[in-house]
Amino acid sequence: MSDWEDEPVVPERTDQIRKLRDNVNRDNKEPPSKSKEWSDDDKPNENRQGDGNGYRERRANGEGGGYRARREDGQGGGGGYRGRRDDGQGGGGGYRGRRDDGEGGGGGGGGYRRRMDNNDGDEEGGGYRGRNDEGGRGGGYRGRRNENDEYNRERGGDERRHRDRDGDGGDMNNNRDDVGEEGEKQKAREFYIPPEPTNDETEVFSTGISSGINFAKYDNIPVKVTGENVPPPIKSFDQARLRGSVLENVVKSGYVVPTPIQKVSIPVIAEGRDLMACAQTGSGKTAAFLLPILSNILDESHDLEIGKPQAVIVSPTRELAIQIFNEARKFAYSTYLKISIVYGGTSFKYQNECITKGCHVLIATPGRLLDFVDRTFITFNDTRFVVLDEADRMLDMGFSDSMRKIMHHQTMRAEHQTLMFSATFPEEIQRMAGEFLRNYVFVTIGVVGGACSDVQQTIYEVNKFNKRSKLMEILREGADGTIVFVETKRAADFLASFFSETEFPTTSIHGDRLQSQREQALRDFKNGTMKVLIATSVASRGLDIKNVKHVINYDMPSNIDDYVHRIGRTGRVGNSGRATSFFDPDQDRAIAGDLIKILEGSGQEVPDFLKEMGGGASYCGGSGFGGIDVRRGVNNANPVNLEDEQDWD
Ligand SMILES: Nc1ncnc2c1ncn2[C@@H]1O[C@H](COP(=O)(O)OP(=O)(O)OP(=O)(O)O)[C@@H](O)[C@H]1O
Repeated sequence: MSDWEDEPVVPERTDQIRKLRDNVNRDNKEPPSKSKEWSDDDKPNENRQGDGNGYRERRANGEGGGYRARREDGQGGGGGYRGRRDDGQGGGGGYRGRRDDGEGGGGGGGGYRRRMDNNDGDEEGGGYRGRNDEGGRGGGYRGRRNENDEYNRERGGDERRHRDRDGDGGDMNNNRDDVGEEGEKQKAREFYIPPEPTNDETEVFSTGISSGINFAKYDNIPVKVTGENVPPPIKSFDQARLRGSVLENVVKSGYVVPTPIQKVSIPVIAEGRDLMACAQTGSGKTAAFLLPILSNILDESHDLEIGKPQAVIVSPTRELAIQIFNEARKFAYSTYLKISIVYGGTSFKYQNECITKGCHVLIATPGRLLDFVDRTFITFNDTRFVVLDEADRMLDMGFSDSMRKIMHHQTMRAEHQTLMFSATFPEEIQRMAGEFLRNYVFVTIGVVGGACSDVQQTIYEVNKFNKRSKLMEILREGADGTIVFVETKRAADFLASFFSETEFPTTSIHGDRLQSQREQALRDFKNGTMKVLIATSVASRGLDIKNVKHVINYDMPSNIDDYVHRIGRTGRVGNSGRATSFFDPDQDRAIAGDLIKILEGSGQEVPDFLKEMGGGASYCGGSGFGGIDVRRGVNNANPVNLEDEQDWD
């Protein structure tokens, strides 16, 4: 159940927008109000209905913007701290009912609820859940609606809402109708067209983190490979048989030596094999699949047909999809390959225009992809590669039906390779591997589910009343490049607005922010305009941001996988990183055992208070997370020494 169930959300209407923009401009001219020492325990409802006090992010300009606490506009009677509607649009009031799914695409005011709705995950959560199994009216997705929407009318009205079952705000433009079946107000909407990606070579190649001093240690990571006739690993990119232009782009990216997952995966994919891979955070999985795919498409060029991508890469979250898109553009730089992306929270029409220019490689979030597929704008007739990235995360977010629908789609080309990447290998993923993959190679790099030892982990015992002052104390020692993870969107908004009033420029990312704001927040954090990023689990996986020096778990996550992924935002590709976690014995006792195992497994000190709590761990190293190949009759034995190719036979 979301913590935002009762949050007021208001229709977005142009006159309101105008009025509020005026207010935002006015707000910008005002000096920031003095910070108010709220306790962590402040009740959000009280705050929201407050008297206009509260916090305002300094750059409350609507874009990436800030937290508008002051509600002197008088609209909707809101006021005080307005966590979620931080876009400066629309007033308070309304009732959001059960639309706690982020931008989830459920039926109006009910029906749709994603499984992990309190975890924020990504608003795309739940994916295609047509089942009306959670007591909702309206079922999994709504039919066409909102044809008369003012927003659409302004644009000629041809962009009718169809539906949005992916939970990613995925209908035409994410401007869904505000009013649910009970007249409940829905969440914020926008007509979002993302900025054009750059073609400037320096910028294109500026993404990615330079490898750090511990990069060489990667070769000591235990690698296990199983399957029939596994192609031997490569030792260098020269052995990878990459197309000249792709190899050139690898060099321009500053890659000198492949990482272990790349050494193993590139030849496996190049040989036409299916792959199931589990590898630790920040170890270069993206290039591991992109390089052989792009090379292959260039090598065996097929005519490009509109709406028929030759490779489809599915990613659970929008930000991760954008990142993969940028990486693909980088490795395909100066080739004729067309790379496109479709993801929720943005204009469907705009994305459709992009893909009708043709795309060899399509990166997509599951729900939005299915939206295109169901409307037959995209088919898989020419699809030679399907990548399911972060497959376990997709599962957590309720995308298993979507994955199945994609993989078993009637248009799916019979001859295709499927590549699955997952940090963990739970039973359901094993089942899917058996279902989607054929005679696949199974690779694990490091301890499946284990933390990267390049991250120095510190655990403090802190109760909820002291967390904020402890955070302040830590930030005062150095705030640059800090991601602070919290469990709820409400907490993210609260902390972001609070710290925006301090000396630490702070922004936030979570599933209830508009897509434009999420992207702006990441841009601001990446370019250093904002030193601190407050995030929910939406940012826990896959994000590869330079200069993340410190990850702080203000709230411990409820499961250890999330912990590992969160701290994996730092200490990437051989760089050192630092993670600090606030452990509240009243809240976090259940995770103590798993945490101890993770700390021990990555060579970290276990604090005494945690040792005393101990016990009850479900985590048990590699096999506990399913780090073994479960297929019968498959050689399951030996770890592979990447330096010794003979072991591969
Ligand atoms: N061979 C290489 N040499 C140097 N840097 C590399 C190499 N391969 C990848 N990188 C860089 O390492 C960083 C992490 O890569 P990537 O995001 O693919 O990791 P990942 O395994 O997908 O991580 P996560 O599990 O967190 O999603 C990126 O910045 C990427 O540019």
